[in-house]
Amino acid sequence: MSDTEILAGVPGVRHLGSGKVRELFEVDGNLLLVASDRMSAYDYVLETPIPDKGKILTQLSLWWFEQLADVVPNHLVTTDPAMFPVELRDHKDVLSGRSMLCERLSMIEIECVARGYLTGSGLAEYQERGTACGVPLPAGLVDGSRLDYPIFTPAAKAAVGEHDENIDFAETSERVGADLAAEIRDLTLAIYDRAHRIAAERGIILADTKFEFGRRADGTVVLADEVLTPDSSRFWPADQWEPGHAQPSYDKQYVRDWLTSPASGWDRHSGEAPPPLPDEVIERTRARYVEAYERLTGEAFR
Ligand SMILES: Nc1ncnc(-c2cnn(Cc3cccc(F)c3)c2)c1Cl
Repeated sequence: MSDTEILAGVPGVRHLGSGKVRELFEVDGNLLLVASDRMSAYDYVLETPIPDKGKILTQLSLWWFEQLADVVPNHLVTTDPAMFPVELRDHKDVLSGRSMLCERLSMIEIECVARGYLTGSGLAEYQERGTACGVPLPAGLVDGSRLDYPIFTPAAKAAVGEHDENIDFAETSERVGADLAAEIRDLTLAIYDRAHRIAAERGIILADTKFEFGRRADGTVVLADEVLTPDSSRFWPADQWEPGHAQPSYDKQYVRDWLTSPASGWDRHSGEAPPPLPDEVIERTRARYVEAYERLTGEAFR
């Protein structure tokens, strides 16, 4: 039985939605975000789970919420199952460590992306037009180039499995209003600056990241969703940073290398789903998530 089936069968718990690797439930007016051990690569959700991935990434979000508490309020209510509504407490195995009870916000339907380095969809637009989300950039930049200053590159949310559509600041203002657009831009860049600095001190480059914000009834803008995890951000090992080609992903590189090697027998352009991962790739990938957690937080994962 999957987490969703277990939890959706609990009285008072309503399944609201699924992300690629996460589930969202409503519980007594709050929200429960449950991070699964699923991993996505090349736009596929792999059939082989990575043990503890959901717990590691949830614990990392919690740590970042603490580091950022003086920069922006967040939506966290609690992660302690003992504080969860009584009907959830005996699902500790499903919930322990990889669920957050959050206040229900009115979400701002903009993916707030900050980029300190040029890669991915930002690089693609740059190579075509010399801009990123309409922001003109200097000539001569390559894959992995560090930008003179971080930029806000908002996107309109896409349906699950689709790619978000990059929009410029004018379109963002059209959608949410000029004042709120300026507020989420400034918050996005302030959070990125702080997080980039913290990660760099620990030998990790935070190349880019995606935030989601919501608003309370009183209008306060609150940092929501997961934050600064390898699923919402690009983390690169600083000692391997070399502009001019795709940088190794801190967490996904073993999976990408195996899937694109002859050993997997898979052709990523075939339209077929990837094969299951061998145990050694699973374990090494789990170890990378643990290592990222321990390097960033300075705490042992347990
Ligand atoms: N605090 C909040 N208040 C209202 N809505 C949300 C909210 C809605 N959607 N998402 C993204 C998502 C979609 C699928 C599964 C997930 F776990 C998360 C987050 C939040 Cl975090």
